[in-house]
Amino acid sequence: MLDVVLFQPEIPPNTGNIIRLCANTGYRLHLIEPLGFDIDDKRLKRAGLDYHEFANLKRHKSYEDFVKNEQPQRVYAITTKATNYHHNVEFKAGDYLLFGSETKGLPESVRQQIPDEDKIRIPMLKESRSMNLSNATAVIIFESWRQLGFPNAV
Ligand SMILES: C[S@@+](CC[C@H](N)C(=O)[O-])C[C@H]1O[C@@H](n2cnc3c(N)ncnc32)[C@H](O)[C@@H]1O
Repeated sequence: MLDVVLFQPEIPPNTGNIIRLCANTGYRLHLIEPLGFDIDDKRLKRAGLDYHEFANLKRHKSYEDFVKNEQPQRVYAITTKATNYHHNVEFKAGDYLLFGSETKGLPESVRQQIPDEDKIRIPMLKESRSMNLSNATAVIIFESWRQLGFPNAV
């Protein structure tokens, strides 16, 4: 399985949807603090989450703490500031998929730690600025899960 990492997410329903999606697919979820909401926020719970869906969720105080705690071999930065398309990447179990916050995206200080070939974008029409965070996460989760052959899916 792969790991999803949300950098300082701000909007509870987006994180709620992503918690559910990770529980649906067996992906683990990491939240990099500070969060723009309390983890007990009603708006997050409104995604219809069950207690067990929080089981695969870890929080980290900063991006540096995340790297120290997880020691990831490969982190893909999912960013509109990339030139490679997501479907040209060969995802592998153990990869980490890093997404930026809803208003600020991924800061330059984080992007510069990731090689350009590991920065990927989802195609959009020229005049588009960005997709919704939870939609972008769903696209990347399902492309990577498809490439692995949908392990454990029924
Ligand atoms: C609403 S977007 C952030 C917009 C922010 N103003 C920016 O310029 O990055 C939230 C996150 O969704 C992901 N995202 C949205 N659309 C994307 C796309 N077309 N390609 C890659 N990532 C995308 C990125 O991880 C982004 O940081």
